Amino acid sequence: MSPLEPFGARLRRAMDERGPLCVGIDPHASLLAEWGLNDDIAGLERFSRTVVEAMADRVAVLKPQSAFFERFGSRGLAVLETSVQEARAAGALVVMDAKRGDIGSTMAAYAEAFLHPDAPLFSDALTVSPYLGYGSLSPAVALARESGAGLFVLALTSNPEGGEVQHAIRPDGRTVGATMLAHLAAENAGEEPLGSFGAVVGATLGDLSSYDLDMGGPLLAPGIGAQGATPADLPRVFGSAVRNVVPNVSRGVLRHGPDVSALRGAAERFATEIQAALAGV
Ligand SMILES: O=C(O)c1cc(=O)[nH]c(=O)n1[C@@H]1O[C@H](COP(=O)(O)O)[C@@H](O)[C@H]1O
Repeated sequence: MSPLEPFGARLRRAMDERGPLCVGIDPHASLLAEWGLNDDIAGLERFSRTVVEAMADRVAVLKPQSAFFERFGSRGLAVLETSVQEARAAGALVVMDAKRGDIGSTMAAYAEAFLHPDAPLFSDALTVSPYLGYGSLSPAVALARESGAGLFVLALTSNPEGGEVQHAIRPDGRTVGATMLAHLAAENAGEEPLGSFGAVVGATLGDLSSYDLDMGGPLLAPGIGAQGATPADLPRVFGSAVRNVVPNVSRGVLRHGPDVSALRGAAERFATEIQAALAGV
């Protein structure tokens, strides 16, 4: 395997060159309908192709949500493969949002599916769930290191239900979410300019000053737009870690399609607001 430059370094450069915005590729059935497309494989293909065409040459990161493709079975996965490959060829980094989490050899197989350079769905990074225990992710950590890919570990998710697990206090007094961030800080130790092992931390969560978000890696921040957070919330939520934040917007951009220039306009408005919010930090 000839490894890529580590994901963290590639991401930092892309954020510097293109700004930090991550646009989601989330082909909800309702969005397909709003775009005048059928809820079928042709509609899925047109939707994804349009988002890639509109965004991949300008945003730092595209994040396809695997579930919306898996819904269509093997033909949906074929569309996902093409979307990932075309987005990467056009210069975007692809974070595969599949939220995988398993144990041992099964986790290793999930890692092979998304993080091995020869895999049809190879992506620059993968979202993973650590709730079978952080150590269960070690096959994915190892393969990501080998291939130059990255991970985004669900630490403090944007949904209100996440708190019952992630804010739970462990016997050592730390919350479960803080424990995940500490594991990631250890993975990223010494990595410059940015580690490859990121956390998912919702932009919807309000004041997170009790958490140490400076863990040396990127922070994927979903929740802007449809879930109610705004770019102006970012400095308050993330404090000094805000320069490592990759803010994700999915429906907030996608609802402007199918017109390519309208999609680009919406993404530019978010990018400008993000830039303004970060300017004073
Ligand atoms: O891992 C994710 O991307 C994710 C984590 C999280 O805590 N919350 C969250 O909304 N997401 C994803 O981020 C996207 C948010 O979409 P919008 O709410 O439409 O902007 C969806 O693809 C979600 O699955």
